[in-house]
Amino acid sequence: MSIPPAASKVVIHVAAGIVNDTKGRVLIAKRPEAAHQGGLWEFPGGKLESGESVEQGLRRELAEELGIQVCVSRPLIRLSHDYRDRRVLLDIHQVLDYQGIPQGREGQPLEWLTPEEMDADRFPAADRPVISALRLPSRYLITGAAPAAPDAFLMHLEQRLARTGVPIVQLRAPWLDTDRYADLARRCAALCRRMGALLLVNCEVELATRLPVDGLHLSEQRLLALDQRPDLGRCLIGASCHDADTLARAATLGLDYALLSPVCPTRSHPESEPLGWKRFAELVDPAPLPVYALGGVGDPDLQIAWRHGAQGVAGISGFWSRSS
Ligand SMILES: Nc1nc2c([nH]c(=O)n2[C@@H]2O[C@H](COP(=O)(O)OP(=O)(O)OP(=O)(O)O)[C@@H](O)[C@H]2O)c(=O)[nH]1
Repeated sequence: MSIPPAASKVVIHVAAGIVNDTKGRVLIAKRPEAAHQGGLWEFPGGKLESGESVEQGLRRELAEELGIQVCVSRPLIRLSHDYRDRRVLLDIHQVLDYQGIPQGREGQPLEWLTPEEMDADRFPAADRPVISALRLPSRYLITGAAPAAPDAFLMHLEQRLARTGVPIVQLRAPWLDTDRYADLARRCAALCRRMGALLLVNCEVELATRLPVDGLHLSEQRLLALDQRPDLGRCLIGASCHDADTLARAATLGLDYALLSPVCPTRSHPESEPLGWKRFAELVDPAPLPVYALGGVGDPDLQIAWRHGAQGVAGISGFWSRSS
């Protein structure tokens, strides 16, 4: 039987929910062997019925499958995936409040796992970016201009982490030469570990392999120079993107996230034309990876960012300056 080309396939619109327990673990369910992607584990949910909104479908599916009542949810990530035999559009929502105790009401086995425990090979292929989204926080700090002396820089970083509680930091210091950057990165890594935050470096891939850090952030230029995902073990890898082509490139390389900028006018890049939220959403919608909004945004923009498909907000001015 020949497989129809993707464009002619019906798109199956699915709502699925991220349900947490009090320890922050996520509920997953095993798909029946005979179903599409049978035997794999999924985030509970199912196909929308005609005329249903995503929220309505999510409430109905989680009541039917788990016996819980969803009270509050928010969008986490939206993905389109082509399985050759069908195309699915997954609207994954984070359930923020629910009533009841989840049970496998259709006889499906359930498990609670932390995002770090999830093995992407046990889930349908479309779910890979969902697992990345679960491992990443909503707020992302980028270091900015700071006192030149490393001690003062570290003290500032410690204060910002304590004040904002942001759990992920990108060390951006393009004005430092390689040796100075490497020294600072080692000291920042120790500080971040002590403060319970992840440290990503923004440097050449080769240098990142020699540093004790949690991930690598690629500039757009470094992203475009790569033809495959750098081999950095379990490290997170993300990239700066400014348009649809670079977002597609980041997704093709299997990166864990992208930063898309500038969304709003920003003091750090006054020459750049802002995208605005409408264009941001248009660019994020087809991108199959978590995308942070960057540029003139901070904590107060989190809700609007989620409504426009973002993983969350990233910023220099929003989190690094003393006023934030
Ligand atoms: N619920 C859910 N479906 C997923 C996930 N990932 C993924 O690719 N899918 C796909 O989305 C589609 C969901 O359809 P479904 O068969 O579960 O829908 P349903 O609960 O309404 O079932 P039904 O058709 O038996 O009534 C399937 O093609 C499934 O493979 C996921 O994490 N959760």
